[in-house]
Amino acid sequence: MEFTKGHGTGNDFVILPDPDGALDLTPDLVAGICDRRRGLGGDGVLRVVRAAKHPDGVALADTAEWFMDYWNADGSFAEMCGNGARVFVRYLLATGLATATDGTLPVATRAGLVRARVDGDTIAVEMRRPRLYDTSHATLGGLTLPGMAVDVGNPHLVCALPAGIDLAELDLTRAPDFDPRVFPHGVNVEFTTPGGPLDGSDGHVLMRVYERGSAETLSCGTGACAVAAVALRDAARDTGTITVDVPGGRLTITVTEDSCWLAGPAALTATGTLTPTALHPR
Ligand SMILES: N[C@@H](CCC[C@H](N)C(=O)O)C(=O)O
Repeated sequence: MEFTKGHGTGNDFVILPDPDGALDLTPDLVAGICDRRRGLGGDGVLRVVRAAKHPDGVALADTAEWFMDYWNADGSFAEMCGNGARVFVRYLLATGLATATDGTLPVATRAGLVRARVDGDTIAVEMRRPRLYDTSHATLGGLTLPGMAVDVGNPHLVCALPAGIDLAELDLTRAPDFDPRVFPHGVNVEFTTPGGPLDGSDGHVLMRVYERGSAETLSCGTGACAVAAVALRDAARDTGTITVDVPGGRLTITVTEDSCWLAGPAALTATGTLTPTALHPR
């Protein structure tokens, strides 16, 4: 099985080319591949399959040639992965599987069509405008934090830390508890604290994330979009550009009237051959 490894601000993925959808990808196989000691290691898997050849992509096959079949590290599916989409596009361009027409490239995902724009090291993807839909809370250790539920195609809970709690000190080795009535399919939880003023940005936020299906990651693109939407709501603005710093780097989010652009670096780091039968069984 041929693979490529890549990351966007430290959110890392194993990319599996499977143009005709012939690969028998199972939750156990994905979990084995993403195992950081006994597999390749990754926050998730991006299977590269023609939209026409995947049941979840076929409806978009007229608009996008490629479908991003995203899986979390534990073998579960997610509707959307913002950093994954950026790395997916880097892969399509680097391998010549696609070219950007007028600098843009459409990609089919479970959350619908995303449009990518390429500018050197930076890849930006246009996704749906985040929708703030409920208040809820997360509990971490003994700490219960109020938060805002945000739909970015996948579910998020954005929790601002109160003064006196240091973002860097949070223990994210264990999953935060959340209300399953608000998030019946699980949730990605973002913890935030304000960043200092930045020129050319309407806001600056520092974020850490505990991802559904992948535990703490160094970055989450859809999570950063959720955080940006909450920051704009707090500033009584409808649109604007928010800089979100994550442990793996910097993301720039531009929320418009009807969409959301997520921009940042995306890199490919290795290629090789994987021996599925040698992976540790889950
Ligand atoms: N890291 C991703 C989000 C991946 C999916 C998430 N874990 C979920 O289950 O919804 C991103 O960059 O958006």
